[in-house]
Amino acid sequence: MFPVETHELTKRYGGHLAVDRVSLTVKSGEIYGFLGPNGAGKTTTLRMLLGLIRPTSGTVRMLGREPGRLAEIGALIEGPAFYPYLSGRENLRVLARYAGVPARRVEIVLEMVDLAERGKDRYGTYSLGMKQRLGVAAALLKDPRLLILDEPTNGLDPAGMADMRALIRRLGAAGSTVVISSHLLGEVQQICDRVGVISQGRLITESTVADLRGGARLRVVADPIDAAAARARALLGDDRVRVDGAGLDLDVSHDRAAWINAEFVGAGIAVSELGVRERELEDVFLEMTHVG
Ligand SMILES: Nc1ncnc2c1ncn2[C@@H]1O[C@H](COP(=O)(O)OP(=O)(O)OP(=O)(O)O)[C@@H](O)[C@H]1O
Repeated sequence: MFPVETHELTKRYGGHLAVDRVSLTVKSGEIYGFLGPNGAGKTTTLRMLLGLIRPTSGTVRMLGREPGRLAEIGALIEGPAFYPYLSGRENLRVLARYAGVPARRVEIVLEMVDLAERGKDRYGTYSLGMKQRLGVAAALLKDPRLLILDEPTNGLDPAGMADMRALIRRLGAAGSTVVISSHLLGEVQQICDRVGVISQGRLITESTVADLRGGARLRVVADPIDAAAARARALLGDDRVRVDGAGLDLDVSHDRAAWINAEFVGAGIAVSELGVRERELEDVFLEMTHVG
């Protein structure tokens, strides 16, 4: 059983298809990034996962069950409503009481989100990053196995983002399954095990960050470049060699670098640079979500 499983999940608003036959799977214990540009359908999908809106068609299984108000699932979606004149701690206590959670759990979650020191301060005085972390604390009150966070870093400054990233990593390390949505690739690249990429309502791909990048490639700067390209094509095949300026991009594992070097030198080609070149997720993402 997977913590999250959807099959052909679809949501239509009038004539507009906001989510189009999305089938995704989140595995136990992973941090899953749900990635896509604004308006791609992330929030709509997450709302269906949580049972906040009904799918037009398709199915959702959350921890093996129908979506709904499950105690094992914590969520931060569209900013929680806190009272500005109450402290962070008092706000959590109100929520804890409603949820039937003992007050001592409030102290634990404040600690988890690094707000224990500021728990006595009014919510209204919190920075956006602190507000978001308090939102995560609220989602953690029931000690959920699965946490769903909609754009948890949205609007945060770099320090606030780093704090949120650290928090999500800690949650992942503690064994929680976490789904975060984001339109920021850098964020997802740094903390997620796997990603699902959504564009215009459709899930374009689902894979590990490493696979999405297509693995590392070798970058070789050699002279003469034409001879180097010909040699590389003979060794690797045409489709694994690309000439880029004074260098070659070779679609070959980096542990073959010494072999390539020896082959080039043997053929009288001077190699002045040999290194690993990683494709940035950003490039991959732009390629995939490019509309045209
Ligand atoms: N209640 C609604 N009624 C009509 N259209 C809606 C409704 N909610 C969302 N949409 C539309 O569905 C599409 C997907 O919206 P959604 O909010 O899920 O995207 P998103 O990926 O979460 O983007 P963002 O990051 O901007 O929130 C958008 O075109 C949006 O305008």
